[in-house]
Amino acid sequence: MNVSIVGSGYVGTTVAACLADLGHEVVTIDIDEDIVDTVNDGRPPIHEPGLDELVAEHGGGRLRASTDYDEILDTELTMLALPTPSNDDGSIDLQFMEAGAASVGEALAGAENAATDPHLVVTKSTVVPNTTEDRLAPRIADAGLERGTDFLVASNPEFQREGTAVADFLNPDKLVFGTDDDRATDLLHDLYAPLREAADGDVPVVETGIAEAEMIKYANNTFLATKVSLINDIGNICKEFGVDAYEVADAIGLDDRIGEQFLRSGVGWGGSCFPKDTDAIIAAAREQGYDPAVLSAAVELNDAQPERLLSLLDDHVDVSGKRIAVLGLAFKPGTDDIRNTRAVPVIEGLKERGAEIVAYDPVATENMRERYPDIEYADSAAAALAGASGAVVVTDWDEFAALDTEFDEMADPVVVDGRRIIERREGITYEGLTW
Ligand SMILES: NC(=O)C1=CN([C@@H]2O[C@H](COP(=O)(O)OP(=O)(O)OC[C@H]3O[C@@H](n4cnc5c(N)ncnc54)[C@H](O)[C@@H]3O)[C@@H](O)[C@H]2O)C=CC1
Ligand SMILES: O=C(O)[C@H]1O[C@H](OP(=O)(O)OP(=O)(O)OC[C@H]2O[C@@H](n3ccc(=O)[nH]c3=O)[C@H](O)[C@@H]2O)[C@H](O)[C@@H](O)[C@@H]1O
Repeated sequence: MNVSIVGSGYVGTTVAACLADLGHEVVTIDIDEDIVDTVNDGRPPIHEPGLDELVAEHGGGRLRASTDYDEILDTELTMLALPTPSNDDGSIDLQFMEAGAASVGEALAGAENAATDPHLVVTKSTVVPNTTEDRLAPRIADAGLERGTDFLVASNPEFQREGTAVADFLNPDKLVFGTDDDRATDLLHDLYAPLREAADGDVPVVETGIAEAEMIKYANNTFLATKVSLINDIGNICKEFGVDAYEVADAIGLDDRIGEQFLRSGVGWGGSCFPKDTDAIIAAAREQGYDPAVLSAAVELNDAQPERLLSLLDDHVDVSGKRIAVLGLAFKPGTDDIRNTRAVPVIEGLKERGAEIVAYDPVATENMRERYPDIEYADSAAAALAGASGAVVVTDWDEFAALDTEFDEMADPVVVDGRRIIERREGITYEGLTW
């Protein structure tokens, strides 16, 4: 199939490269010329394991990039993989989606065969229920197009994670096709047929309505975020009783109804999606007159975990004027992404306390340096620990598990672990956040 994807960021580029690898002809459309040049040169615009190889193999060939929306005219369907950030009040900001939908409509309106060949426009981005219906389809139609004749719309949310995006896309737990027209459903089946054939096991397809598909994405993300907040709540209780929350989590995870994943308690969830998506669906629900109590509590608990980490440090060290090491800056291991990382509230809390911060991360240092140019950055965990009067662990990078004699170089070996990655050992004062 010939496919176009508007937005060549984390999702757009990963999906495009994987679809090209599965045999489709794919073009991404982005307003950023540097991104377009990078993809055409065979390099990915983002850091994601496995993506380099795919873009190197297909970039400039079955995978092309362009700034020209007219490229969609040679394709059967267009996915919108544009940003859906938050407004100041947490509600979803749809300006990029509406601009992209309008540009797609204008391009289609210029096509000679537009009236005879309905073009499918698929919402890939995460948007609150009814966005495709109420906000995007009308923008496409604004160009003088008729829905059903000139274009169709659908929702096909994406569940990939950063750090494992390629593997997640190629072997998804499910595909969700939200449509209101059999022609749209058929096109989505054609698009994913090679993926389902190549996948390791059966990939279930959920055929549903457009708004249901949009809501499934929020239910998925907020359920997982709330699961982590719940295990953090349970973990905080465990800590009060001197009980090991990880032993408790391992045991309850054996119950199939609970499941073993997303039970790692600690300093909380961050990233580009859990925080913004939770805020967006809470805001959207409130606009409808419903206040989601559990989701609000999940956010509140998540916001409080970094301060709990710091108060454990306070129990052992008066950090004012002291050198304190922050180990890990990325929102999770395997990425240089610092969007909504828990490291930010931790750094803020240390600054408020007057600590001298020395931070270390294997890949996210440069991103954090842009945000906090005034703190010290070490080249290794060992260098960060040397002379420090305390250390906090924010990201569970594997290399932190191997730290050992490096702690002997600390001025005062107090370690507060927000991710259970450091082994308790002789010679250090160790506090786990929930164990
Ligand atoms: N990052 C992730 O792992 C996941 C993200 N999502 C959702 O996917 C959507 C996209 O997220 P990301 O890929 O992370 O965003 P991103 O910010 O990495 O990429 C968006 C791209 O769109 C481009 N763009 C902006 N306006 C444009 C326009 N009018 N026309 C053409 N291009 C334009 C930007 O230059 C950028 O390259 C969001 O709704 C997000 O919630 C869903 C699943 C996973
Ligand atoms: O919509 C999205 O963008 C994506 O959001 C998450 O993916 P991602 O944010 O990349 O990373 P996760 O692995 O889900 O981790 C999110 C946060 O939760 C934290 N977490 C996760 C699991 C856990 O047990 N404990 C825990 O604290 C991580 O440290 C991280 O800060 C979802 O897992 C994806 O399915 C979804 O597509």
